[in-house]
Amino acid sequence: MADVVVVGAGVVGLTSAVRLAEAGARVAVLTADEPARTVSRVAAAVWYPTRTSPDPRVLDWARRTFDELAAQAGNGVPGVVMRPTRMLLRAPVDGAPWWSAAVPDFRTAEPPPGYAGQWRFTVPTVEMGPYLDWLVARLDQLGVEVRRHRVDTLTEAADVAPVVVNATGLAAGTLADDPAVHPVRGRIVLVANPGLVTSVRDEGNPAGITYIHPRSRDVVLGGTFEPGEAETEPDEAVGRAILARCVALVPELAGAAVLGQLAGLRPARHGGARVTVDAAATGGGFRLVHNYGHGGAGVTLAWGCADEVAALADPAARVSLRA
Ligand SMILES: Cc1cc2nc3c(=O)[nH]c(=O)nc-3n(C[C@H](O)[C@H](O)[C@H](O)COP(=O)(O)OP(=O)(O)OC[C@H]3O[C@@H](n4cnc5c(N)ncnc54)[C@H](O)[C@@H]3O)c2cc1C
Repeated sequence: MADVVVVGAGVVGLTSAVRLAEAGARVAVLTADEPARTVSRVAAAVWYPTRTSPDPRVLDWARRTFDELAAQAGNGVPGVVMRPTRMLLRAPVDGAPWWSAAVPDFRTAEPPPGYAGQWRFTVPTVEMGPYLDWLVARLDQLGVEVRRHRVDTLTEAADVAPVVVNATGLAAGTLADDPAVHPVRGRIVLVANPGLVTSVRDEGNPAGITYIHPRSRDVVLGGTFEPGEAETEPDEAVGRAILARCVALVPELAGAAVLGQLAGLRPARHGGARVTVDAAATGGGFRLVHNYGHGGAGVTLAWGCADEVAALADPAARVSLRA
C-alpha cells in the first residue's frame, strides 16, 4: 500500500510525485499514457505564465518554479537551460508586468521599428523529451514506479492509497466533474536550428500569436491559441502560416529544414488552475487533492504547485481546506 497515489504522468503529475517522495511519502503513479505521449511532451516549455491571472498564489507558483528550473539548469539537468528572450509589444504598456517579480534580469529596451515596446529577460526553457525522461528516472531513484493504468474514477485510485492526487490535465473535466475545464489547442512547427540562441515573442501579432524558441538542435515556432478546438491532426496551411510569421520576425530562419508539426490541447480552466483539497470527496474515506487546469502554463507553474500538493496531501499539515 502506498501513502499517496498520483494519477497522471505529465509534468504536473511527475513533479508532484517527486516532491511527495522527497518528503518521505510512499508514492505510486498511475497514468493512462506514457509520459512521452502526454500534452506535456508537446509543450514549447518556456517559463512564461501565459494567460494566467496576477493572483499572488500564481506568482508564488511561478516564482518557485523559476527558481527550481534555474537551479536545475545550473546543475546540468537534461533539457533545462536559461534562455535570453526578446518580447516585442504592439501597444504601449505602463510599467512592468506582474510576473516580472519572479524574473531577476527583467528590463525594458528600445523597440525595433514597427513595435511600441520591448521587454528583455532570461528564463528557463525545457526540452520536454529529455526532461520527462529525467523526471521518471528521478522517481525511480526515489523508489517510485510510474505504472500504465487508466482509472475510470478517482475513487478507483483510492484502492491504491488513502490520498489521491488528481493530475489528469484535460481529463479532470470528466474525472472531477468540472465544467470549467476546456481544451485550448496549440500548434507548433519544428525546424532545424540555424544557430539561434535567443527566444523572440510577438504575442500581439494580429495575424496570430508568434514565438520562436531555440532548443539544442531544433527551434520551436509557434503558434496558435484556439479555445474549444480539440482536433490535433496536422494542418499544412496553418503550419505554413506559422513558418511565414516566424521567418518575417527572424529572417535567419528562412530555409531552415522543417522537421514536423505538432499539436496539443492545453488543459485550460476558467478561473485558473485548481490546486486544492476536495472537501466534498473526503467523506468518501480518502483525501483528494486536485492539481489540474494549468492551461498554457503547466511547465511554468509545475514545481510551485508540486510544493503545495506535498503540503495539502499531508492531512497533518496545517493548511486551510480551500474548495
Ligand atoms: C503547443 C503548446 C505549447 C505549450 N507551451 C508551453 C510553454 O511554453 N510553457 C508552459 O509552461 N506550458 C506550455 N504549454 C502548456 C503545457 O503543455 C501544459 O500546461 C502541461 O503540459 C499540462 O500538464 P499536465 O501534467 O497537467 O497534463 P498532461 O501532460 O496532459 O498529462 C495528463 C496526464 O493524466 C493522465 N490521465 C488522463 N486521464 C487519465 C485516467 N483516466 N487515468 C489515468 N491517467 C490519466 C494522462 O495519461 C497524462 O499522463 C504548451 C502546450 C502546448 C499544447
